[in-house]
Amino acid sequence: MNCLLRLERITHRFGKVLALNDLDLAVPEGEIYGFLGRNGAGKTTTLRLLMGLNPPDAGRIELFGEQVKSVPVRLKQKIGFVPQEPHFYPWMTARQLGRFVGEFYPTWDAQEFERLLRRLDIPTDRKASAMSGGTRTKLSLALAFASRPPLLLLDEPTTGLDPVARREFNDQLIELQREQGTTVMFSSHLVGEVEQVAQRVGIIQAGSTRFEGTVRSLRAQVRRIAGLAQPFEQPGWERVRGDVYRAAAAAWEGADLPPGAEVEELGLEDIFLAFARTDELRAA
Ligand SMILES: Nc1ncnc2c1ncn2[C@@H]1O[C@H](COP(=O)(O)OP(=O)(O)OP(=O)(O)O)[C@@H](O)[C@H]1O
Repeated sequence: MNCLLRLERITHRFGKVLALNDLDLAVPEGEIYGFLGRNGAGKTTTLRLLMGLNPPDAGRIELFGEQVKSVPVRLKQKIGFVPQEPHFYPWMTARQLGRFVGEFYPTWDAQEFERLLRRLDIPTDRKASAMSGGTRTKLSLALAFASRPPLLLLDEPTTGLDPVARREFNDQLIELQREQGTTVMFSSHLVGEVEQVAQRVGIIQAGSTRFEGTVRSLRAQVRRIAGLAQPFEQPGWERVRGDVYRAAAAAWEGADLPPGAEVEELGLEDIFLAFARTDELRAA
């Protein structure tokens, strides 16, 4: 697996808050990587680190095959970013914003930007202040893809969009990613959308990676006990019935299945809940 980005044992503190705690992740080239975590798990801190805004306290960053302590400007120019809430100069139109942003990127493709505006149905001469939230988010995507970045980071880009606009945005992201062959890291706390867009997921919890792999391999590893032929009392398997999440998490921990157990696959949402529940139990 050829990875465009690798983080190893990254630690980042804000004063006493340990935001990233030995975080490891690897993003394969040319794929969409879903970066999934609850509020406060450390997603934004990780993405800001990749934008060169939060240099890590410890750990190793490998980006585009280079090992760096923090991300220098020449590498930042190869990274596109779509934030949670785009901030544009409100008096600028989409076209003016294109000219403005284009100045920062040596690889800016003005023709591609015009094509993206048409493709995403963004009015070229309307001021940003008069655009809907959905249009502003699409404009952010057009601005990011117009510099043809090899790596695109999106930080919970669909927050605030209704389900139709969210689906439309994600479909357009998938199409553009395929056209340009971009490597994408897409952060979200919405399991359904990560399942829709990503081939590979990283689940981050309290600043550490809890799981990383394909959606398929995650499903194969974490299962729910649907039925049991006989009672089963062993560590990690207390209350198999009536407490699905503890059972699912026990399956994840690699425990052998009890004799006669019937298993069923879980959706990504249940797996995510299972991880959250197990970690709460461990912390209690
Ligand atoms: N500037 C800061 N000062 C102090 N603590 C911070 C700062 N930024 C983030 N944190 C803390 O670091 C941890 C990780 O926050 P982060 O914003 O990276 O999480 P997140 O996964 O992006 O959450 P969300 O989904 O809510 O955006 C949290 O405990 C947060 O309170």
